[in-house]
Amino acid sequence: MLTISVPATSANLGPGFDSIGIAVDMQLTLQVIQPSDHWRIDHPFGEEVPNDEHNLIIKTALTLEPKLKPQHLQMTSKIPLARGLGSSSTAIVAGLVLANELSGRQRSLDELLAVATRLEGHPDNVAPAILGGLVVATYVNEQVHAVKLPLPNLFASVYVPNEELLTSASREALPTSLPFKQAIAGSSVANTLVAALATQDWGVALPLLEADQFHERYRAKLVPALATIRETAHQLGIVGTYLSGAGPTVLTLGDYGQLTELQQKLQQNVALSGQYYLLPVDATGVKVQNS
Ligand SMILES: Nc1ncnc2c1ncn2[C@@H]1O[C@H](COP(=O)(O)OP(=O)(O)O)[C@@H](O)[C@H]1O
Ligand SMILES: N[C@@H](CCOP(=O)(O)O)C(=O)O
Repeated sequence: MLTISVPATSANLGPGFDSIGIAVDMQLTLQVIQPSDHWRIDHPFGEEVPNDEHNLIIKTALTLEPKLKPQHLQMTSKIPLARGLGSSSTAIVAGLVLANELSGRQRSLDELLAVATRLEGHPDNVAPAILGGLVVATYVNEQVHAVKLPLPNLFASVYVPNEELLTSASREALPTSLPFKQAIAGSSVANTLVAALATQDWGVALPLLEADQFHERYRAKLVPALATIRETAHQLGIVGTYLSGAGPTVLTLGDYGQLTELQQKLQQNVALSGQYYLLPVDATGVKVQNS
């Protein structure tokens, strides 16, 4: 049986808007049960997500390989939809890898990354979903360049609010242009963050996760939990909190013990009644198993 698993991803890491992302150990798993006379996918998401060829996984597979024979598929996933943990990217990556495997074509991960980025529009979720770990990537003039940085020995405290926020809706809150001075400041923060992540200089990197100039200030009104969690973390001496992807999930990177303490404190706040996860980084990215 063919089994494909794809990790959730947290994009942006503050200043790395549309270009930095990290894979975390929360998986979508797709299994091919058997050939069928029509496409069908069983999944836990109810009516919100189609279970025929309109499903994003199947649609993506057919975009890559239009002549694929229909299959009965089963998907399990702990990754919440429209919460800023890259669920749409995991579906796109799962669909591309499914098409690659079923067709017997041997496309490289780089080729799949190029298609996935074109479909998603930005590489910051699909690149770590495919490659694992911490990835910096750019998509300009339809060219993707992705660099995997050394694996951070950090954990992620993940707060997932109960309400969905579609990435498209959260992008509507963004301005159409930035003042030159603000763009230069944003770029200098992002550049220095990348240097600090590459050299694992956490004393520099963790505060810079909180110094974004590109998107968080415009989205903050949609996600009041961001300011609350950042403030609570600061009271405990913890820095490294940012809006995960387009939100509404709020993520803090850091040491396991400190993050445990943070979550205990956050759980006392009735305004923060969503789900909590304390996750390691996923080092591997998409995995394929044939058994
Ligand atoms: N596993 C999945 N199977 C099918 N469709 C999915 C899956 N995961 C996400 N989607 C689609 O992607 C949408 C969420 O995408 P998006 O707004 O980009 O949020 P996210 O931050 O979770 O990526 C869902 O509402 C659903 O339509
Ligand atoms: N850079 C994008 C990332 C969207 O990630 P998602 O997990 O919310 O889909 C953005 O910030 O819009």
